[in-house]
Amino acid sequence: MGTQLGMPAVRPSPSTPEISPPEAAAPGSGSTAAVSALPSPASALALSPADGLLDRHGRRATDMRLSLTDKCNLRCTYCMPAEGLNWLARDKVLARDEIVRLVRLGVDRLGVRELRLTGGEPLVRADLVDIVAGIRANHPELPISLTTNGLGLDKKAQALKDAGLTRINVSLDSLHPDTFAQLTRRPFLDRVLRGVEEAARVGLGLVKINAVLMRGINDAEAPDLLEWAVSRGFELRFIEQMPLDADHGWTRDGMITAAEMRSLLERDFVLTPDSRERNGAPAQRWEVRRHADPATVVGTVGIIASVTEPFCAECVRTRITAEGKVRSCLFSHDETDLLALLRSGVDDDAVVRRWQEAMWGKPKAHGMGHTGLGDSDYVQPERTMSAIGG
Ligand SMILES: Nc1nc2c(ncn2[C@@H]2O[C@H](COP(=O)(O)OP(=O)(O)OP(=O)(O)O)[C@@H](O)[C@H]2O)c(=O)[nH]1
Ligand SMILES: C[S@@+](CC[C@H](N)C(=O)[O-])C[C@H]1O[C@@H](n2cnc3c(N)ncnc32)[C@H](O)[C@@H]1O
Ligand code: SF4
Ligand code: SF4
Repeated sequence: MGTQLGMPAVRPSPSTPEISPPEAAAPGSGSTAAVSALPSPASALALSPADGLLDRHGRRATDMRLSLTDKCNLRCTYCMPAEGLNWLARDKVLARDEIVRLVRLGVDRLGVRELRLTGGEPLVRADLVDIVAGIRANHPELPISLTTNGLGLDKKAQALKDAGLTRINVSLDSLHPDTFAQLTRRPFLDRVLRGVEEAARVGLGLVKINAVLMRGINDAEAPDLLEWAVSRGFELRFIEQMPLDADHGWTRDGMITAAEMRSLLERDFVLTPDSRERNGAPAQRWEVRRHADPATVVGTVGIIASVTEPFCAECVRTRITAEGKVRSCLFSHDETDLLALLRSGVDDDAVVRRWQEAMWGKPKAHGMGHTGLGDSDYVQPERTMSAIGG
């Protein structure tokens, strides 16, 4: 990875003697010692503009994940309650121009190098194409990707491509209509498949497919999903279920682990580690070969093992919710309101400063001082995945 804005490579912390050196957990290392004392406000004040979105553990966020809405037209069991949530009023959600400004500050002032638009379901926003076009006008080279459930994508894919969207990830947990409906509580499999095909046709590729594997529901389908994806040139990623559901139904023993995923896939395929740099990405990639033809790589599969093989030590993400709040970690319990600041009429410097301070306080891992989703001291955030922005 190169650097931007003349920033130095990641260094431990701003030069404040009271700050301890970086101590992020090694990936897959399980629990680690608790974080030492939180920095005083004076420590965060030592940040300079060139520090970008540096945190007190020595990581610098360059990957901005922006939620466009909390609304969704599916009700995936691992994400939303059946009855939906109390949707935010329109004036509580970032408007197009506010989004464009935040991205501009992230990219031009804070070293953001890639942008993901997510939700809720971003395609339910009527001004989505206009948002993408507004961002693209300021940043001709920025990779802009979208994570979506694919509903309505068949009608919007071309316009999104024309507006400057780079790539798309579509969530699809099953190719069986009944299983799809059981997981999403909606009978819309055909519509999602139409969306995926259209995204590929218009060139919103490499299309990636996200599948959360749920025990006894779609886990046995894993090899068939992979066969479907590789035969179409899509990159499938299997995701470990995380404790972010509204129903608090997650259990450590109930989830399908990355190790189980690999052994499920070995029924039909040989997996070997992909040698490409991971660069802080959640997915660990594997090359895929069929048993029948072990000499030929037919595609790549990703495994996103947030629970059993966490990657927090390499985390490069900063999140903004649909209400314009910074969440330094997916599992944070703190949020920093940038929208109120934007609407109070402050200048760019003040917004940049607040964003930096929010990221400086990023927890070490999983919203706390060590990795361990589901550990006795893990506290599930109040927001569900859809309301955070997955
Ligand atoms: N623990 C953890 N999991 C994450 C984080 N970001 C994404 N994920 C998981 O990764 C899944 C896929 O996220 P995507 O929105 O497709 O993004 P991505 O994998 O970063 O995307 P690409 O850059 O296209 O590979 C999400 O559903 C989450 O389960 C994160 O910051 N922390
Ligand atoms: C919250 S959704 C938002 C974007 C869009 N609605 C979609 O489904 O792609 C983003 C991703 O989060 C994943 N996700 C939701 N809840 C999850 C959970 N509890 N554990 C792991 N991944 C989850 C979904 O599978 C999806 O790939
Ligand atoms: S995972 Fe995406 S599509 Fe499913 S309920 Fe959550 S926000 Fe909606
Ligand atoms: S759980 Fe938090 S620290 Fe870990 S990878 Fe996700 S956002 Fe980063």
